[in-house]
Amino acid sequence: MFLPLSISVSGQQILIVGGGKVALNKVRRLKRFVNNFKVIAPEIAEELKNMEGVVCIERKYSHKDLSDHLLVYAATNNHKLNHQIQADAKRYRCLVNVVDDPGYSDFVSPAIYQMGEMTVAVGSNGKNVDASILLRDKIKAFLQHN
Ligand SMILES: C[C@@]1(CC(=O)O)C2=NC(=C\c3[nH]c(c(CCC(=O)O)c3CC(=O)O)Cc3[nH]c(c(CC(=O)O)c3CCC(=O)O)/C=C3\N/C(=C\2)[C@@H](CCC(=O)O)[C@]3(C)CC(=O)O)/[C@H]1CCC(=O)O
Ligand SMILES: NC(=O)c1ccc[n+]([C@@H]2O[C@H](COP(=O)([O-])OP(=O)(O)OC[C@H]3O[C@@H](n4cnc5c(N)ncnc54)[C@H](O)[C@@H]3O)[C@@H](O)[C@H]2O)c1
Repeated sequence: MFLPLSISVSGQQILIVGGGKVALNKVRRLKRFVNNFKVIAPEIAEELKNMEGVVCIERKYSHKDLSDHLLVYAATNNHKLNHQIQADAKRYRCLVNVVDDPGYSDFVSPAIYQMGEMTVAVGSNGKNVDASILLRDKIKAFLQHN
């Protein structure tokens, strides 16, 4: 089970291991709330390299990269490595989202609609992201027309 929480990210740097399509999409959405990221991967998407607030390091992951990060996204295309990152994170007291294995994640992200200080966040306990997006879009349309 996942507990819906709102976590303070003031002064935090978010670590993303992997710099491909999924990493880029995660950073784009997270940018609504945070503007301090470190991306580590041998190959990093050009768009990520050009983003303000994103420090890019072009090399393979090492467990030491986890140091001083509360939130980590294991977003490589290597399933085994993504699991290893989650296991390493126990020692460093980080929370990890494993992008290809919700059941192995410490946290998952809801589908969000923001209106100023108000946030609508829809989740499916990590089970059905399409249903979360659909319900978020319905709520958004309702709120925009009422
Ligand atoms: C809501 C949102 C928030 C966010 O990510 O910030 C989010 N996914 C978004 C987008 C998105 N997700 C996917 C595509 C590609 C679609 C395609 O290609 O067709 C896109 C589109 C895109 O990226 O643009 C596919 C996908 N997603 C997951 C898997 C793995 C799996 O289910 O096993 C696969 C299949 C991989 C595969 O099979 O290859 C897993 C997760 N995705 C979740 C959240 C968590 C569940 C939340 C819940 O409880 O419902 C969870 C469990 C973990 C997590 O990632 O936190 C964001 C909404 C954007 C918006 O706001 O509109
Ligand atoms: N959670 C989600 O929303 C979601 C959505 C779609 C796909 N996925 C899953 O996400 C995974 C990644 O997909 P993608 O499209 O971003 O892949 P991609 O091929 O575009 O990118 C993979 C990245 O992993 C990096 N990488 C590989 N080995 C590494 C290492 N040792 N250390 C650090 N980085 C390393 C590569 O350099 C590259 O930057 C896939 O397994 C896919 O199934 C998740």
